[in-house]
Amino acid sequence: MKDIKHFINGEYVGSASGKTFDNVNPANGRVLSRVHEAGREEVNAAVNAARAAFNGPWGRMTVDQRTEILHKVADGINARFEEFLDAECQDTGKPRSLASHIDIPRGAANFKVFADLIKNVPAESFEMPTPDGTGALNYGIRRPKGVIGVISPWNLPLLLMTWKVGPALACGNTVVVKPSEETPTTTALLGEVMKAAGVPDGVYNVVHGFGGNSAGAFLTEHPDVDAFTFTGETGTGETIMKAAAKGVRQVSLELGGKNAGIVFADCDMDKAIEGTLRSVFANCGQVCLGTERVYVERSIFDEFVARLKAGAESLVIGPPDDETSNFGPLISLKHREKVLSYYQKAIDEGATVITGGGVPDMPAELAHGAWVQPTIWTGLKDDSPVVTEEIFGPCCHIRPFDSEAEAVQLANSLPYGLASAIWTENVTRAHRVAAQVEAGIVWVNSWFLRDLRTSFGGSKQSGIGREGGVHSLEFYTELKNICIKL
Ligand SMILES: NC(=O)c1ccc[n+]([C@@H]2O[C@H](COP(=O)([O-])OP(=O)(O)OC[C@H]3O[C@@H](n4cnc5c(N)ncnc54)[C@H](O)[C@@H]3O)[C@@H](O)[C@H]2O)c1
Ligand SMILES: O=C/C=C/C=C(\O)C(=O)O
Repeated sequence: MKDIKHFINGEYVGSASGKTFDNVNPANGRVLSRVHEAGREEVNAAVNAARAAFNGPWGRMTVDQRTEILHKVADGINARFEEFLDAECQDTGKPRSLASHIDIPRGAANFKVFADLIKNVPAESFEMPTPDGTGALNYGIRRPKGVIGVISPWNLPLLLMTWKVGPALACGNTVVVKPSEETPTTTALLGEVMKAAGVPDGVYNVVHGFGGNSAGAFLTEHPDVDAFTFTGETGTGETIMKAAAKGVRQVSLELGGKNAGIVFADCDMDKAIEGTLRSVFANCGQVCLGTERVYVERSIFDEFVARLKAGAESLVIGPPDDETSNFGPLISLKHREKVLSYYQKAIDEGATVITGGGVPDMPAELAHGAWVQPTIWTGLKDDSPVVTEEIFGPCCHIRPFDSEAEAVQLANSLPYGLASAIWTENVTRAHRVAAQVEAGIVWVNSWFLRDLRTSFGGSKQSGIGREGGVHSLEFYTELKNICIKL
């Protein structure tokens, strides 16, 4: 049985306590590996290593030297693409077709994009008049923040971890990463790629474990971490924000959502169905940007429901090593219990189950996997927990609306504000509605189209801050203004 160890100061090390936990393949319930659980001792060693590297070789490198190494990291991921793909699919159960097009390519892209950005981002400067007439020149310079705590979730493990580590390192910081306990492998494997690319020891550190009273909490409580970037549930974000407040550390929070799709009668129905199908069911519905509420203009409601039902029922449920599979399991049996509790709640509240609502029959070798049926409901009240709470599974509720104003009011009716998808061929309406929807990211006639130079983040209880492009600089650097009297 392979052990997954911490990566601290350029070496793989076990936990002093000897404590480990199982890493399980959610497609079949089999144990893949034993993962070392970090105690305060390992977290402290990782933070100390990151501090030493920050004050040492990495902090002294030029931007060109750093970016050259980060490009080598990206090349290293691509050179070991199949290893990363196998690891990600075994940890998550997600289809290879998905991970090979999204998760792993973005792992490399997240280093390339920010390495290129940091070399080309301009600094600000202002000339100012002074009473004595000689004037003064102001200019801004950016400096890395220091040691960044990175805490990442299990749904897109490599993508979401590197979405933080890429810009953090490009800006000259060092990191201590705590990946999800559900998906440790690709984060651990990246340590080998970092070392081979010439990243100095201590720049990239990984500690494994859980959240509360484990590695996650030990990291956020560590006084020598300068800032935290977190992706995960809103409740966890609140907890991390409280811990970061001690010592006044900044946080970047990418949190939960209950995203709305808005489908107008003037949409291109083929596009709307294809896009909504992906946004509801991709990654077994475990995408924060996904759609769990669909609002459809009444005149096309029946046709839309029928076509989305047909699309859901055409999904091929199966394990990653079945190349025809495009619908995998949930991340764990524990998460499946949560999702199935909402499936039951929908039935208890009298929903019309258009399709799904339970657990599919799977062959014996997959019987212990976290499988659920893709599910669509109609007929629930707007205040049903199924319609207002994040389920994070392959399901959506569809509701008709009669006016644009009603659709916008419904979309904005929850305390979340992460993402939305609007389907209309009326350009004026598209701009008008997109501007009114309370979300950090709004797609029109598309979903999950990602330009990494754009801002990314949630409003309301879906997050704090924006990452992506130059927006990442605001979090991963300290901006200093220097005023020179002329
Ligand atoms: N906004 C986004 O970009 C985005 C992206 C992906 C997932 N998410 C959200 O993430 C959630 C699913 O991921 P998850 O189940 O891994 O989330 P989670 O909050 O349970 O865990 C996320 C990470 O936080 C750690 N953690 C948990 N409690 C902690 C604590 N007290 N202190 C420190 N660390 C702690 C976990 O170990 C894990 O590594 C969903 O709510 C989803 O919406 C948001
Ligand atoms: O599950 C949430 C997906 C987040 C995706 C990104 O952060 C991204 O595309 O950069």
